[in-house]
Amino acid sequence: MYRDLSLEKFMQGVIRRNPGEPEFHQAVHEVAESVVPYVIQHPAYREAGILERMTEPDRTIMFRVVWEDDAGNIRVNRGYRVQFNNAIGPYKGGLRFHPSVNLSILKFLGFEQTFKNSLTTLPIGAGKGGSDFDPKGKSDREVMRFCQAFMTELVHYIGPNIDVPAGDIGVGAREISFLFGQYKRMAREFTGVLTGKGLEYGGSLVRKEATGYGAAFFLEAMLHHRGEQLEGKTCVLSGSGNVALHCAEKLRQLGGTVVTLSDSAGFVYDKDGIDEEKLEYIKVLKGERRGRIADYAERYGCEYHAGKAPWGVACDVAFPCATQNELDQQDARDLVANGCRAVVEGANMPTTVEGIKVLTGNGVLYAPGKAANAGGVAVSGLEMTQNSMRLAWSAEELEGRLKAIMQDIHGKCVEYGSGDEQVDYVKGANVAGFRKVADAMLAYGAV
Ligand SMILES: NC(=O)C1=CN([C@@H]2O[C@H](COP(=O)(O)OP(=O)(O)OC[C@H]3O[C@@H](n4cnc5c(N)ncnc54)[C@H](OP(=O)(O)O)[C@@H]3O)[C@@H](O)[C@H]2O)C=CC1
Ligand SMILES: O=C(O)CCC(=O)C(=O)O
Repeated sequence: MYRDLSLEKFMQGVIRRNPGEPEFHQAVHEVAESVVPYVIQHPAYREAGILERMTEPDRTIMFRVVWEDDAGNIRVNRGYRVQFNNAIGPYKGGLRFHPSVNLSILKFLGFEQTFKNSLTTLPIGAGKGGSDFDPKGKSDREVMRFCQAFMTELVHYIGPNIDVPAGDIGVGAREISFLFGQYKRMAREFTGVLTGKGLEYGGSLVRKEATGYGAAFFLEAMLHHRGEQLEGKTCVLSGSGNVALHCAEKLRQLGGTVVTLSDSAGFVYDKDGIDEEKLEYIKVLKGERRGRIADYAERYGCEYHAGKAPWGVACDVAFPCATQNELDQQDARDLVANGCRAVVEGANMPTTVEGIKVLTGNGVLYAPGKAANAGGVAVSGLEMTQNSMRLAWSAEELEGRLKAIMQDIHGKCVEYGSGDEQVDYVKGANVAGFRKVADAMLAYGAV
């Protein structure tokens, strides 16, 4: 049946079965470009239709979320959980609360998560979920009521050995606390059903830092592989959320200079570098006061560019850490023209297909999100381990494990992505991530 597998035919099938889902098509195409040739060389995968099975979620759950706002109005949102693949462990992946959330976006994220979680070496499957609810501009009590209503339905589908959600865009410590509280109430058990929990109730040290720190460690590994150092490098970052701020923090600790951060309204350019004190200011500004990055420019007297992304700023390394498709072909050309030598994705699929071609075609080192931002879910996996053992590791232990996992992922990218010239990190991450899941699925037989 699958003997005549080709990239073109495979993608035609994916597009036919998933109409109107451009982000999902994009994510699958990026993987299929490197994995289809590998599958063709390995008939066991081809004959068992493994790639076709991996592009179909195990199940997709959609539900109504009804909650009451502070003015007493009844509000209705849509909730989702895409349980993508549990071949190597319980479904695992974040929840995103953002008005743009739809099935295409959650399926692309769940699909990416399959490969990412496999790369971590931990026993975690893949899922993603969320809602088109927008926490921006809502009071804490409104967010609480929404989270409780959301969990009232989700509770039926998750569990510590079934599906373990976590945060993503719009879901941070506040939301995870409300969600966990409601799960505990409804399930009548205290169990590690979410990760990114508060330290007082089963959370792990280093989880909140892990995605950003991990991306910085990944850059360090890429540079070391080429005999270069991170010290002295100028770094341009987008975003000012969980990933961007902790990535900036670790880059600074490793000797880099971070000169930009952004939000959906614009970016700040601080030529002097964003130091520790300034980072603390932004953590409070964004995480507690829920303010805008423009306030930073006012406070520190630096440039603010409304409505723009930071990719025109000269740098050695760029870290897109905000959202999907935020770095396009022209942005990639600007980065190349200004001397950028590496792009490391803190966000999921932030670079467009055309953007990636410009970067790799010009010899820029390009680390895809499924490898570079895997540190977050890796420490989530370690949070699950600690919950199961009912103990808590130290920050040193966890940061050491995180660094080792990122170095291991880098090693796998080199192993599977080495070509004639520089390492093809896309191919390396895709093929290495595919193999483990595919072998588990083969072992289970055709079900
Ligand atoms: N949290 C985690 O552990 C992990 C996250 N990721 C990925 O990293 C990225 C960022 O997530 P995270 O930091 O957790 O999310 P946060 O909600 O903490 O921060 C998101 C940041 O991105 C900005 N942003 C969101 N949407 C847009 C947009 N459409 N255009 C421009 N800027 C935008 C936000 O600005 P504003 O405040 O204006 O909305 C904010 O600064 C996402 O792609 C996520 O999937 C990947 C691995 C793990
Ligand atoms: O920690 C997790 O489970 C989720 C992390 C996540 O959503 C991601 O890696 O994109």
